[in-house]
Amino acid sequence: MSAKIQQHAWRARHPIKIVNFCFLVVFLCSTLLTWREIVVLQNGWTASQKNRIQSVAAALDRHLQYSVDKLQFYRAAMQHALSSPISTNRTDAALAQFDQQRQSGAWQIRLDTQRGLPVNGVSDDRVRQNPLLARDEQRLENELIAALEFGAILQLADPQQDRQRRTFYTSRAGFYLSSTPHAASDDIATRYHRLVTRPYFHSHTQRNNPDRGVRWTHAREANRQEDQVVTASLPLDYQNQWYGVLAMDFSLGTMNDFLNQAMFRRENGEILLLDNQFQVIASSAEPVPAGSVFSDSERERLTREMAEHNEGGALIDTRYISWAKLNFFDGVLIRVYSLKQSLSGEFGSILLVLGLLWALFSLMLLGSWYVIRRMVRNMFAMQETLQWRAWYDAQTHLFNRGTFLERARQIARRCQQQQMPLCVIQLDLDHFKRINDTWGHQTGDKALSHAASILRQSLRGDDIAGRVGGEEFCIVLPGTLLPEAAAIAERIRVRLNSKEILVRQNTTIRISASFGVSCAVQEGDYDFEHLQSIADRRLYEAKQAGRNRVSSSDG
Ligand SMILES: Nc1nc2c(ncn2[C@@H]2O[C@H](COP(=O)(O)OP(=O)(O)OP(=O)(O)O)[C@@H](O)[C@H]2O)c(=O)[nH]1
Repeated sequence: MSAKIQQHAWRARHPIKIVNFCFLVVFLCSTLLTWREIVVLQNGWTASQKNRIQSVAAALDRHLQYSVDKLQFYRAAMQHALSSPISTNRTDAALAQFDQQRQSGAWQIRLDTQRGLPVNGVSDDRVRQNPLLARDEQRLENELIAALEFGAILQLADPQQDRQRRTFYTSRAGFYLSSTPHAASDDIATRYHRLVTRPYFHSHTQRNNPDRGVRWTHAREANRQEDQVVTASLPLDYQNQWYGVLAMDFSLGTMNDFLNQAMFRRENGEILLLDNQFQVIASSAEPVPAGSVFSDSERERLTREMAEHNEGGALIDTRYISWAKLNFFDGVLIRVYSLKQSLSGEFGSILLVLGLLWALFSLMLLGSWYVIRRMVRNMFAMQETLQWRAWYDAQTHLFNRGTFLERARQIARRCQQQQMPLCVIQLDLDHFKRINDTWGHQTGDKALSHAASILRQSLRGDDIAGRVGGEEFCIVLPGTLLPEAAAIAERIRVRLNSKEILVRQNTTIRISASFGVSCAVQEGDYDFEHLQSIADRRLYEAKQAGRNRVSSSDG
């Protein structure tokens, strides 16, 4: 009996598991889908980051290339002037002027006050003090004339358009020429000293620049504001001799402006120009961050990544760094995007909407899962109740007549097949009508429930009992012989009769029943209906004999 109920309960639980499984699958699919969307979105975002930095790098490269081209043009002009020096009254006058002044601490000569820029120089002594400098008399005059000629060209340059702050030539022979001329009274010696001690100048020794190409330098430690520049420089060589350096200074302000203009309006993040030591040279942000914006470990990681790719991106802690190396600058352009910035931008808004949609969908899914689960559970509880009602008698909780007869027949068949004894006990409560009439139907019902509970307690594992009439019950006892069955019936009779039922306050009654017992072995027949009719006949005999007794034989 309990096995059946358990099996039924499992059937009831099984659909709940299916419901749980289905909802779990839907939840996982929606989560997976949202996650995929975020990944696609993120890929799109990182691609756009890389594209942005590449386009800025390309623009900066174009700009730098223009400056490099100009420097090369100036070098070609100087080399041409060195190869075929001109000699005019004015050049002769300028050289004579130089000869007069060369021993003085500082001097300035020019071809013409209207045309050409002045050449500024220091004394022979000063030149001798610096091992990088040399005033070779063989080359000196030609170089001075070439420099004066170059001054005429340089005067025509438009520094506004070129973005360079100034273009200049620093000679190893103790003089210089600049696109931003100054008066002769200014401190020429100090200026020249600064020019030849800056990193750009050193970078063009034979050892530092064996391929004699362009060098980009940044005077990071420069104390003076005007020395905070990025310098593009090119050595001037002629007939295997290093004459000096042609250079262009770009103020950091100009570089900052360039990067700032490269940013779209309302665009988050910042673009930084870093040197090869990862030190910030220029930035689109105000104020420009000083020094390095990366820790040592971050720098190491970026160096590793940049060694493999010229452009790319990497998520470093909470910052996304996209980079593009520059073709004409020994450094890298990077775009820094913090997590906060990315979340406050378009990407963050879409991400937020996606997250909210996922949360909303998950909540709705959870709600519908709860409702459907309850519905399924209720449905199965109802089905279980209906099933129970179809099998059992609601009042006594014993099998109802139909179920009992079906089960009893099955047991009888099984006993016959297995050659097992089988007994049937038929019992009927005595004078039940009187109980109803005297104490009312409720008391009658109570008496029925009481009798049924005693029956249930008296049964063994394989025995079954059912209510087969109003106050009539039947018990089937497989594997039981007649004397044993009669003893069981007697035990039930005694129990029934010995217990008092409370019908009113201070009033109890006792009930009794009459029993008829039949046995398949005695009758030589396993037909249940036949055995029941014999037990019924004996029950009638017990009633006739005075009730409250067991009859297990005829007559
Ligand atoms: N309270 C109650 N009474 C029932 C129920 N089913 C049948 N009865 C009553 O049981 C009584 C049976 O009466 P009888 O068949 O005359 O038998 P009896 O009064 O027990 O007399 P004997 O069987 O001869 O001892 C009837 O009055 C039925 O109405 C029930 O479910 N509840």
